[in-house]
Amino acid sequence: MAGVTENLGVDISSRRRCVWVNGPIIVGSGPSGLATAACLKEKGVPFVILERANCIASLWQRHTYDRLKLHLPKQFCQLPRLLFPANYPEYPTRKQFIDYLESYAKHFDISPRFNQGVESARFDHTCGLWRVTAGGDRKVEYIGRWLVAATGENAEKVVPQFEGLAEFGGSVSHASDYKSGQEYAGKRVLVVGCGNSGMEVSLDLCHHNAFPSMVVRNTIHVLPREVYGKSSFHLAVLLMKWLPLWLVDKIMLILSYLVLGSMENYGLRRPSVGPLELKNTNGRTPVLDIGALEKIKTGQINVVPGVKRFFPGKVELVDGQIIVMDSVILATGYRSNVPSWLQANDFFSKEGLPRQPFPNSWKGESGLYAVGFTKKGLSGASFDAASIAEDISRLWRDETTQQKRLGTCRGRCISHF
Ligand SMILES: Cc1cc2nc3c(=O)[nH]c(=O)nc-3n(C[C@H](O)[C@H](O)[C@H](O)COP(=O)(O)OP(=O)(O)OC[C@H]3O[C@@H](n4cnc5c(N)ncnc54)[C@H](O)[C@@H]3O)c2cc1C
Ligand SMILES: NC(=O)C1=CN([C@@H]2O[C@H](COP(=O)(O)OP(=O)(O)OC[C@H]3O[C@@H](n4cnc5c(N)ncnc54)[C@H](OP(=O)(O)O)[C@@H]3O)[C@@H](O)[C@H]2O)C=CC1
Ligand SMILES: O=C(O)C(=O)Cc1c[nH]c2ccccc12
Repeated sequence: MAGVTENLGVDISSRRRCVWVNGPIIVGSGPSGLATAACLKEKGVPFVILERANCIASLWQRHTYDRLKLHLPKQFCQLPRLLFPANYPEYPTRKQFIDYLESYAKHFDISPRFNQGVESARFDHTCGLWRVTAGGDRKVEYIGRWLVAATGENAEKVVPQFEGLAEFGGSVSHASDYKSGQEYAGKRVLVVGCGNSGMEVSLDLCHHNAFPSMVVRNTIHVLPREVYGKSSFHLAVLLMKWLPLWLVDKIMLILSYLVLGSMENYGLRRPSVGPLELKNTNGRTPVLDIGALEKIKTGQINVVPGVKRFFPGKVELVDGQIIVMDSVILATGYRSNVPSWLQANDFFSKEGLPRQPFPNSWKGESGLYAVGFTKKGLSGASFDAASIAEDISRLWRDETTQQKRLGTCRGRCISHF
């Protein structure tokens, strides 16, 4: 079930190789692409996965730090059709999650094409096919009936521009390149951003005897990862079966107060909208605290307001304070890169997320699909993957039956290009 026919055509103008794909072209081999591929495999549908990196799950393998653990319990993070090994802890480590993904790919015999960064994908209305250009110096054009965007909500780092940062002089990096606090021992580090990355990087810096100051410019929800030994995420999921969202939010906030105490005294103000409602409407993930709040309370993490500008070796904050710093870590988040490669398409917004919210965000027009853009983490990706495979397998079977009946193969048409 190779699913591809190589060299069927060569585009004379650019001399790029054309590859016919008898099934969907999946862009990205993170958890979303792998989950979709596994569901398709199970249904006997061939596919090709194009991956820009030289490994699967590059976000997890290359851009996460050593001490990272999943922050949702394992049952919310496993992919369809293959459970985590039974001996995995409640919150698997980064290494365990990567091992699981590697064995997942092996189990379903999924072999992505590596170093195939997709630069452009467009629907050719003349022949009703997707034309996807990928690769580095030697471009390849993949042509097929269906396109699955699986490049993720975290495809590119967000790097805000700050006045004077170029003259700062100390090390400046993004949280996606942070591995451990070891190299920061004894250093004053400005961590810009207080999402889960900013909080966990600041905590890790404390563990390595660095002195983090964390920039909090806005309101923020912090929930304990666990309430009296039970995952607060799991608790919220259970409560949502019976209670309206606003009431679940109220309960979560009361429980947070009981477990964490008031945050206001430490420079952390809560938004007026509840944590789950904010996640649903705006995609902002609440911080699931694994110890940073305690370090904030003891002053080991110094909470500071927004950044005004940088000077050599210093930062000026919006309240006028100027503080000396050795290093800056930008924990300023990520964005989708779909708008940079998907041509002329209004299924995705200019931010690169489907305009339709969950659960209707997985299917577009003309054979376009999106997996893992639900703002619902890995469980959202698993949902999309199953829906997409179901839909494509039905269409693929119809098309294959029709081709057999007519004795034609759509792939042949590309030799005319
Ligand atoms: C630090 C961190 C921790 C997280 N922890 C959790 C958690 O505990 N639980 C949870 O549910 N979610 C978590 N998330 C959310 C996260 O989005 C998912 O875990 C998951 O990685 C999403 O999978 P994905 O395949 O959609 O995207 P990704 O994992 O980002 O994979 C996308 C793949 O597409 C490739 N790609 C991108 N652009 C192109 C292109 N143009 N051409 C070809 N390939 C391309 C990338 O190289 C990458 O391999 C976390 C996110 C981060 C950043
Ligand atoms: N253990 C785990 O499982 C972990 C999971 N994650 C997940 O990874 C994803 C990404 O998280 P994260 O990397 O934290 O990104 P987020 O987008 O969640 O957070 C970005 C942070 O940067 C701040 N920020 C952005 N620009 C500026 C600026 N110019 N000045 C000051 N602050 C700024 C934002 O503030 P503002 O709100 O004001 O815009 C926000 O606090 C999330 O889904 C998260 O849950 C991350 C780490 C660990
Ligand atoms: O870790 C993430 O970013 C996730 O998106 C996982 C997630 C999905 N729904 C949530 C609600 C509260 C906290 C995390 C998540």
